Amino acid sequence: MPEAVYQLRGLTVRHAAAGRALALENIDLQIAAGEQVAVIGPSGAGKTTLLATLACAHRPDSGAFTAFGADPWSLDNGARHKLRSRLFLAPQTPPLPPRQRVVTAVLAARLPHWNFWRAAASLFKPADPEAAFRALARFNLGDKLYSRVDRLSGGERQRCALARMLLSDAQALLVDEPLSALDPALSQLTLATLQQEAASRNAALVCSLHQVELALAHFPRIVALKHGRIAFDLPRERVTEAMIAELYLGELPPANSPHPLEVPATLAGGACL
Ligand SMILES: Nc1ncnc2c1ncn2[C@@H]1O[C@H](COP(=O)(O)OP(=O)(O)OP(=O)(O)O)[C@@H](O)[C@H]1O
Repeated sequence: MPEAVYQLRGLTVRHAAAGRALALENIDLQIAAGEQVAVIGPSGAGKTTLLATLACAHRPDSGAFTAFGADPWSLDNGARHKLRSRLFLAPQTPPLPPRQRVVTAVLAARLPHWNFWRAAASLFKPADPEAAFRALARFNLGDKLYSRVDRLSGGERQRCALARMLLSDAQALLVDEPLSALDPALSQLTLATLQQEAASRNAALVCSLHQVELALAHFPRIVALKHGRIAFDLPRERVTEAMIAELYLGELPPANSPHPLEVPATLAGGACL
C-alpha cells in the first residue's frame, strides 16, 4: 500500500474576508505517495483554496485533515513548520522578492536545511549556482540565472518558482495553474518536467489546471470542483464529455442578460466592507 500523503474527510474551509463565505464544503479526498492528480473546475470553484489547504496555509473550519499522517493544526508551531517542509506550494502568482536575483530566489528552497550563517552568506554569494542553473534549465530558463526577479515576465516568474520547487525535497508538490502564462510548447515542457520530478521522488503531485484537455491527456486522476464541492473524482478514462460540459455549465452569462457595460440601477448605493 502506498503511503497516504493526504486524508481529508468532510472538510469545510471558509475565507476570513467576505463574511466568512464557504470556499470548500464537505470535501472527502485521499491522495497517496506517487499519485498525480489534476484539479479542474470553473473559476471560483475552490481550486486555489484546496491547494492552500493542502499546503497547510489555510486552517479548515471543520472536518478531518491529515498530511503525512498528522493533523498539522494540532501540532505545535515547530512541528508544523517541519511538516510544511515536506510540502511545496507553487502559487499562481509567486511572491518572489522583486529585487532579488533569480539564482537567490531559486536557492531559497534550500533555506530550511541551512544554518543562519550559510543562509546569510548565500544572499551575497549564491551557495550552489550550478544547482539553480540545472533546475532553471529544466524549464528552459537557464539564461535568467542572474536576472532580477522583477525583470521577468509573468510566465518566467512562474517557472522560476517551479525551479525552486525542484530544489526542495518536498514529498507533496502542489502547483496552482502553472500554465496560465505559458505558450503551448512551454506548457508541455512544464507539465512533463513536473511529472518527471514527482515520479522520480515518488511525491504526490496535485496540479490545478484550466486546460481540461491537458489535464485529461496527462493526469491519471481528475478531481473536479464546482461551487466548493467535489463534482467528481475519477480516473481520466471514466471522465466523459458530458461530465465536463456539466462542470462548466452556467459559467457564461445567459444570452438574454443585460449588456456587460450596462450598470445595474441598484449598484449606486453599494458599500465596500
Ligand atoms: N482571500 C479571500 N477572501 C475571501 N474570499 C476568497 C478569498 N480567496 C478566494 N475567495 C473566494 O473563495 C472561492 C474559491 O476561490 P478560489 O480562489 O479557491 O477558486 P479557484 O477555483 O482557484 O478560482 P480561479 O480558477 O479563478 O483561480 C471564491 O468564491 C472566491 O471568491
